[in-house]
Amino acid sequence: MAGTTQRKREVFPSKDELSVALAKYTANLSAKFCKEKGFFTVVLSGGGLIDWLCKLLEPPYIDSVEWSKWHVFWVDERVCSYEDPDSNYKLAMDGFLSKVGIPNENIYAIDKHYSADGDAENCAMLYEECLRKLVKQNILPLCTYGKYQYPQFDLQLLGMGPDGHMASLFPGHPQIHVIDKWVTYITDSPKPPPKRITFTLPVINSALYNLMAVCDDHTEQCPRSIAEIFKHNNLALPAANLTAQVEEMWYLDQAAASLL
Ligand SMILES: O=C1O[C@H](COP(=O)(O)O)[C@@H](O)[C@H](O)[C@H]1O
Repeated sequence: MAGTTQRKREVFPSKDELSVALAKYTANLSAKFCKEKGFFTVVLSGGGLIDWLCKLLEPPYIDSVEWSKWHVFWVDERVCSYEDPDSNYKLAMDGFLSKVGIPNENIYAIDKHYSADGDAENCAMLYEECLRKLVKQNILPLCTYGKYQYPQFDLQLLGMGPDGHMASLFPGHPQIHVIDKWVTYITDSPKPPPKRITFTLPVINSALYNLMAVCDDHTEQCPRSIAEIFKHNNLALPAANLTAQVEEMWYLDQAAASLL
């Protein structure tokens, strides 16, 4: 997969300092893209990330960010109802999106009915269709890789699981190799719940800016995965395959970076 950027990283003494930097990075890019083209396309993940975005809900950002110009997507989603505590949509709505003024029509969630029915294949198909419509409406430009074209987002805010997974691309599972689709699905995820949809790797890597935030909660595996990625570029870990079109930035807390 073509990569155009150098992997960059910053290590923060604590989650709190990482959150401050994450808010600043996101707000700066929001201001840049809103000024340049009138809107900002942002992709969220689930997990700890939503919690770490909390500083955006405080001054100065809560008042200065042009929330009405945001378009929000998910890099992966669990195939379950919107009310299920496993839902990445619910996590982001409850912890972040319901507290800022993003128009409902700019929040692009997984299909409500197929997800409640547990139909991962149709959820993936419909999410890809949604992205294709936004390409036609000039909200998402296309990025060409080899013989395929992929939608291009301004910023993706990503997280990594201790096993090195990103989005719902898991080590040893075939979804990481899918290049002829924008959104694919998994029905046997090693991390519950088993049914999920996920952007494919080339879509993830087509983004202009990719920020990967990793904080470790005293797992032994997370710092080992970070060391595998930064010291050995071990591509068996899906997160090691991350790149971006303008900037690939990793924000690590001290615990996650402890083996570097
Ligand atoms: O299952 C998922 O895991 C990853 C990492 O989450 P974390 O809890 O280790 O922070 C997350 O980025 C992804 O969106 C989510 O579906």
